[in-house]
Amino acid sequence: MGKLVVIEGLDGAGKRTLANGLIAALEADGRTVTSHAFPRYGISVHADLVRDALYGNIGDLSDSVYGMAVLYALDRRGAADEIRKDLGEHDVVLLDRYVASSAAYSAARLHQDEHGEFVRWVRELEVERFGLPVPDLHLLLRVPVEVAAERAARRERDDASRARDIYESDGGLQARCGAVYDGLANINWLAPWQVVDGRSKVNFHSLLEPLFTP
Ligand SMILES: Nc1ncnc2c1ncn2[C@@H]1O[C@H](COP(=O)(O)OP(=O)(O)OP(=O)(O)O)[C@@H](O)[C@H]1O
Ligand SMILES: Cc1cn([C@H]2C[C@H](O)[C@@H](COP(=O)(O)O)O2)c(=O)[nH]c1=O
Repeated sequence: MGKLVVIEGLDGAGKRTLANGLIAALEADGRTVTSHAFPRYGISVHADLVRDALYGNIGDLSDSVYGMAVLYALDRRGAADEIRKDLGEHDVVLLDRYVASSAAYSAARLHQDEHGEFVRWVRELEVERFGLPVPDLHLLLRVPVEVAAERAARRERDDASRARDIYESDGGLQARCGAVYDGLANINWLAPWQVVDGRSKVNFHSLLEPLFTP
């Protein structure tokens, strides 16, 4: 059975870059790996509705924290069978964002913390009710909010199709979200968390080795 590894962090933290580095290192070490990024834009109708809402194209939908969280959750529910199949066929299934993204962003939007009502609710919905696979490890790619914002802005300049959405444009939300992520990591919410300093050089080869050491 493969290991389910989730990368979490703020918008622009460098999650996709970390995922690419980890995939290359795992493959160089002879391990098989497959990956998914949530929301699954272009694959899931729920993810595409999320994107429309994040750019203000579905009226007041984005105002509803729970409404948005249900869309993110339905996207993941639609991927659950594929993730289970992938875990049977690969050493590592790497996810760029998962249930903890909903926990962190939605709790931050509601000015709650890792012990709040929303974090309890999203676990009940996605893990207990929908039966989503539980991660073996979360990697929290931690960077200061200003660094994440600068990277997101640079990416927006480099790629016109990556204009910042309403969450990415809200500095207060990103700051609160970073605090909720720290809290989730502190209590090892749902599964173990490992914090990765996104400003330092990452040793991709050693990061996941503990998962394979008996
Ligand atoms: N360690 C790093 N040092 C400097 N720049 C970086 C680093 N990691 C990523 N970047 C740059 O920051 C920008 C954002 O990176 P990336 O797309 O990997 O972030 P992300 O966390 O996946 O973003 P999002 O969640 O918003 O999609 C890119 O321009 C990328 O090249
Ligand atoms: C999966 C997921 C994401 N979010 C938030 C995080 C981002 O601000 C946006 C879009 O994600 P992307 O990585 O920038 O494409 O949505 C969330 O609140 N809940 C989730 O489950």
